[in-house]
Amino acid sequence: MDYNQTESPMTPLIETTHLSHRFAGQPVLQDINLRVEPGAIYGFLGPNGAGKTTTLRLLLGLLQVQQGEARLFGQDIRTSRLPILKRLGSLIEQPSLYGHLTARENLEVYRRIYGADKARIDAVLQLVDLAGTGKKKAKQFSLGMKQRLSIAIALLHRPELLILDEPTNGLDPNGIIETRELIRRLNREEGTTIIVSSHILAEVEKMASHVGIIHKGKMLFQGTLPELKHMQQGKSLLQLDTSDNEGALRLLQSEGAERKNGHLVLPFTGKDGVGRVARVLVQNNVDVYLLQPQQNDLEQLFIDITSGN
Ligand SMILES: Nc1ncnc2c1ncn2[C@@H]1O[C@H](COP(=O)(O)OP(=O)(O)OP(=O)(O)O)[C@@H](O)[C@H]1O
Repeated sequence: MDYNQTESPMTPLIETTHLSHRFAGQPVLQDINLRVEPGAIYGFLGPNGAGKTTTLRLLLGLLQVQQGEARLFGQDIRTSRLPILKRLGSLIEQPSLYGHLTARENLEVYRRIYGADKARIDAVLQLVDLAGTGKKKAKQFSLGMKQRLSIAIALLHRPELLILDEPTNGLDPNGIIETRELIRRLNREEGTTIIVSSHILAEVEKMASHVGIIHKGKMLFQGTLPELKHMQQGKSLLQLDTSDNEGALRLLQSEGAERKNGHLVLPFTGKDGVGRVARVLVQNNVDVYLLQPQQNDLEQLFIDITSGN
């Protein structure tokens, strides 16, 4: 009996516990507890240098785990690297594409290495929307097409889990949309669980079911996208401009008014709160020029979460 084999339908496909990592003594990951459930599109979000690539490299066994644990499919990457790798596909460093070969020929090369069946080539070409590229050589492909061909290669052996490191980096807006659509399609149609890193929240927001936010090697948030949005709602602000902002600040102190980025703001508590604020100001002869909920989008929340840490 292999006690390393602890998979059940509830087992997360990825689970790290207290994963930490140092480069030359410098901590770059601290106590990362990442959890990716089957069926998820997990957006692994963080500014440049946050530690995303390092985490993904540890998951793939490309870096040796120094501290903590990384389990995929319930198995420890240190002791079960090969069986784990057989079940996942990844795009972390660009695979070598053969520029003088077509998409199909490139796939044929890798199909032989992976031992996948021939019919799979047509299936992945369809999946990544490169079936119509015919005799066109890979070197003539746009960056987005090359990226999709790389993903097609990662899909040849029908992985249950796909690990993508910043797959839209360097792509033009069209390429970004195509890659995003592909990720969603794979998840929907093939049931592939996907972890995709990015430093752009707006992008993650458009495709992820779950989000992990990492900053300076620490996980600052992990949860579903609705949970993240809920957090953002709690942080909504009401922006205010009046004929006497100093006076308004004094009058609304009990409402939590403050100056933020040059604006007068206070916590947005709904319609009743707006009415109350307007009444207080007007009753004290302060003219109201502007009273509006700030478009405090997720991007702002991301900045809030990752600032001051
Ligand atoms: N091989 C290495 N040797 C030393 N330091 C490294 C090495 N690889 C990464 N680092 C450092 O570790 C930190 C995390 O880097 P990492 O590449 O994991 O971040 P990231 O979130 O993927 O950012 P990016 O999007 O810029 O790649 C950075 O400070 C980086 O300089």
